[in-house]
Amino acid sequence: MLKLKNYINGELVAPVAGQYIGSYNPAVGAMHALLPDSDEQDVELAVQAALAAFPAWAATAAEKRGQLLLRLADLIDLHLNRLAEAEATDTGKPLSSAKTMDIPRASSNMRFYGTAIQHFASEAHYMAGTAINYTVRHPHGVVGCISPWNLPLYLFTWKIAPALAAGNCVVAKPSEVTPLTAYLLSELCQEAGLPPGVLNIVHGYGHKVGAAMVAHPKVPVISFTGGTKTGRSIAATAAPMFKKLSLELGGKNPNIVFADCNFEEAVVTSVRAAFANQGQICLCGSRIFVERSLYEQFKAAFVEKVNALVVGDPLQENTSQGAIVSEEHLQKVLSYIELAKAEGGTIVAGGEQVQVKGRCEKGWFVAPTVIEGLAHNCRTNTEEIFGPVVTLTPFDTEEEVLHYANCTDYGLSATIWTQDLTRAHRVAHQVHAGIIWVNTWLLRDLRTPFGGMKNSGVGREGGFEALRFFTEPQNVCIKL
Ligand SMILES: NC(=O)C1=CN([C@@H]2O[C@H](COP(=O)(O)OP(=O)(O)OC[C@H]3O[C@@H](n4cnc5c(N)ncnc54)[C@H](O)[C@@H]3O)[C@@H](O)[C@H]2O)C=CC1
Ligand SMILES: O=C(O)/C=C/C=C(\O)C(=O)O
Repeated sequence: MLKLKNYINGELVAPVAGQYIGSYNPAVGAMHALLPDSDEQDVELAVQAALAAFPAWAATAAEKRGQLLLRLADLIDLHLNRLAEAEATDTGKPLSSAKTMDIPRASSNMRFYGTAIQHFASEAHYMAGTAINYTVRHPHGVVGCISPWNLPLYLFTWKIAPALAAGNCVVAKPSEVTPLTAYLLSELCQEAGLPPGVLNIVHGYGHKVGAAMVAHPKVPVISFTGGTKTGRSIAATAAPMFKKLSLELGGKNPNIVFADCNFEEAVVTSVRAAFANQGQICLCGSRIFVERSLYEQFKAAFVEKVNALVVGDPLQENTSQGAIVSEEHLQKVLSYIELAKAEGGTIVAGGEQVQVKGRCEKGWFVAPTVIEGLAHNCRTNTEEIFGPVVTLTPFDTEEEVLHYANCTDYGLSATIWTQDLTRAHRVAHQVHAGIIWVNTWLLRDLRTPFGGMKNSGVGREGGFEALRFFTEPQNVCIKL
């Protein structure tokens, strides 16, 4: 069985304690690899390697650092098939999604920040006749990047690329649930000639490796994507140490459909927004609010399309819905479907576990599920399920739907469907969310600020925001 290693100081090494964790293929419900069950000893080695590498990496010209990221982007593209197969095996997502979404985005992240760093300029402020200020942005030193299982290489690279481009050395921890592509990336880092210690990848549990990174006094910056509960515990450790934090957390995103929408586009994209990656994206539109005059027509078309989604073997071309990432997560998703029924909801599509025939008969699959008849403020409609479950709710007025949209503790993203531009602006500005899409969903421009309000996070990633996060500004004021 494949035995993964940590990547520390440029070498692939076994964990100090010699312990391993099983990694499962959720589509077949069986173990397919072992990953290091690392602990604080491995984190210490990684931090020491990163500290040693930092002075030379920080002194390396931005152009040279950028070139190394561009080389990594090329290598990711070159190994697209192998990486996509690994991602599909680890997550249970359709191979076609891994090939067209996850892995291409990973190379885009590298390419984007390999280039962006060349354009990241210092600010200067002139005080007429008195002084000139210029602001230098220094890398922090060693930064910690902790990423989740839903979009493994996509989100891992989304963090490490700006951190490295800005001149930091990185200790990174992929999710223990989906470690494979980060491991393969460490091999590509060796091939690309990344200097030893610049990037270190420590595999293992969050409560051991992640917690040790967050508590480490020589890691002053943490970038985290994952559940809100975990984000809260990271913040509790980091706050008294005055660490700089970027937290990208959960979402319970409203998808607001007005009667004047482009109907066909609204239906097709709402299905994608609800069920892409089996609903396991923090941006998924998991609460659909439809203007009452359109409600029945929308419901019929939506349910028809949902019933046509193919739940099946991730390796088959026609599969649109793969497996749920783990047995534990499957149970969580199923428990929310039961909760929805107990809260008075009616299942209008799906609503149960699916047994896929053949190779995947022991896999963890859930039918894409649509529920109606729930109160806007019940638990099903306010807690993050993070699975293929969506609710439908009618509304009568703009004021009412804004109340529904804003009634959760989350504030990550929202989509608004209307042909009325004035209404689109008006509603967009009143929804409490960091990312608003009008007549689209998950249309990403990597230059834009990405992140959430309220319990969806702290800070923003993307574009120059991430380069600002991963640098410490220092102002120099010169009297004229
Ligand atoms: N991107 C998102 O918004 C994600 C949201 N979630 C939500 O969170 C729920 C729980 O999923 P989990 O897999 O448990 O996510 P999680 O938040 O525990 O995992 C994310 C990452 O944090 C690490 N981690 C866990 N505990 C840590 C700690 N104490 N200190 C530092 N790092 C730690 C994990 O090992 C993983 O690398 C999901 O059901 C879903 O609702 C989960 C994954 C991604
Ligand atoms: O940057 C993106 O395009 C998507 C990010 C998605 C997440 O952060 C998530 O699902 O956790």
